[in-house]
Amino acid sequence: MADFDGASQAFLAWLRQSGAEISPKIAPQDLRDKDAGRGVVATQTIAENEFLFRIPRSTILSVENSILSTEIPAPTFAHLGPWLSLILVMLYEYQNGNVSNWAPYFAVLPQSFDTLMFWADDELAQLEASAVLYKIGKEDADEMFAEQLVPVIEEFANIFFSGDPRAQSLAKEMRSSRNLERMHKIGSLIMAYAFDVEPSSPSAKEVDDEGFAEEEEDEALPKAMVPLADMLNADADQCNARLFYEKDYLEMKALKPINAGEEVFNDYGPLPRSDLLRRYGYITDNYAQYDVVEIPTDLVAELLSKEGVWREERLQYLEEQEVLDSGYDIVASDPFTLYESLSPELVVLVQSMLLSDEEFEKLRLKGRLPKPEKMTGKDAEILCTIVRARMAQYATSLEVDLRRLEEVPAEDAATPKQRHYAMAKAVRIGEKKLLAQAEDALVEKMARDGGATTKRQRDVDEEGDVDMGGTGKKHRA
Ligand SMILES: C[S@@+](CC[C@H](N)C(=O)[O-])C[C@H]1O[C@@H](n2cnc3c(N)ncnc32)[C@H](O)[C@@H]1O
Repeated sequence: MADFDGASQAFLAWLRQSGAEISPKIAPQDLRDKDAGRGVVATQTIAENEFLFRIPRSTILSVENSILSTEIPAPTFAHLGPWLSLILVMLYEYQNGNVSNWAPYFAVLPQSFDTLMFWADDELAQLEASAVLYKIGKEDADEMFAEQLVPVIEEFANIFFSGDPRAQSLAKEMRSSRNLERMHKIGSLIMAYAFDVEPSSPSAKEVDDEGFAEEEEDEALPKAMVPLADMLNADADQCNARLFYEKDYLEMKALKPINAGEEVFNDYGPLPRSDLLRRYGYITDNYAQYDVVEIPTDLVAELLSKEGVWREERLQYLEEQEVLDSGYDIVASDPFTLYESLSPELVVLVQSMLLSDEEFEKLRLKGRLPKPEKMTGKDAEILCTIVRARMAQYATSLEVDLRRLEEVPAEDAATPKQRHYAMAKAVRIGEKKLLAQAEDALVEKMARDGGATTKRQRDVDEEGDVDMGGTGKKHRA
């Protein structure tokens, strides 16, 4: 406890010494009893738009501010890209220990992580059929470290390990599993903590003759670690502060009044709980509103083939029309409606496969697609089969999961493993609930529109589009 608070105080002293201004109305707080590490709380009432702190641009931990950027050529960093470049710089600064300008900052950054990258196999298995398992990317990261990052360290070993006569052999050791683990930790730190930092002024971007910034510049903003700004936790719609990018400093301001004792929250984005777990290693119920379950296209193809309605020859057109994807989402909506929640592309894919050759050809010639809001009972029936098959991919049913709710919830879990199990269970329940809601809505739609057995008369409307009935409700997006 003393060490934890001591590190927080030393960090704040270092930050002030580096030129940061920090409002006396906020303070770091030990939130480990809530499994939330450090957070920032208001110690006095804060008004809307009030400044919370200003961090000079020179204090942020970025490629630009690291001495490495003066020694390693810019094209090397450009080749590595923002993420690997920052990993390289952080590895360098971290191994410099107390000599690094950012040593007191490293002392308040975590050493261990709850993100999926670091979960044991039995813990990951608790996520059952969640698509997030395919997004962890450990092997891809390993490959990038081995093939892109380590060769740069080897090439510039004398700079990276400057002054150390063992520089060459130390560079070779970067391929050891211990060092790869360190790279994963830094990579995970960047994923959960780094900001995409807007440049100090428009002129810092590459501008063309007419003064417009290049588009690519906007896309790949450099990543940087912003001390204190990254001490803010987040909780879906509780966000009450935001970072503003000024010329010489980055300023955190209150977006709304914050009462004394309340936590200051940033916004990590509208992430489904699965992604929150993958990137940040925690979840709260407030993020359930962003939950998503993904239906892989392979499953759709398999089921439609079984039904005898998968038409390979239609795929090229659907690809051109940007309907084809590797998977389709069912997202949360409240109250749940098919038109808010079901991926319109999935509906269009199924509709397109169910059209007769003449109907499909008519649309193709006009460069059109079926309208998802005109889903028929038969379309709903096929979609329902897909949703049920997706549900069957989970090892346990929603009912079984809900019956076992007496198990320890994440916030009461005594060990990290129990917490991981509880969080995984909440994620898979969220995904299964979406599937169950989609199934109910599709069954209802089938009952209304004739479903399996009734062959609907398909008309062609005045624009020549195929009219497939339906509710005419406005579709999302
Ligand atoms: C940008 S950091 C925030 C500072 C962090 N709490 C710390 O101690 O360094 C993001 C990490 O904070 C934790 N976190 C953020 N918001 C949280 C919340 N509402 N509940 C629990 N943990 C949270 C997660 O571990 C996440 O990966």
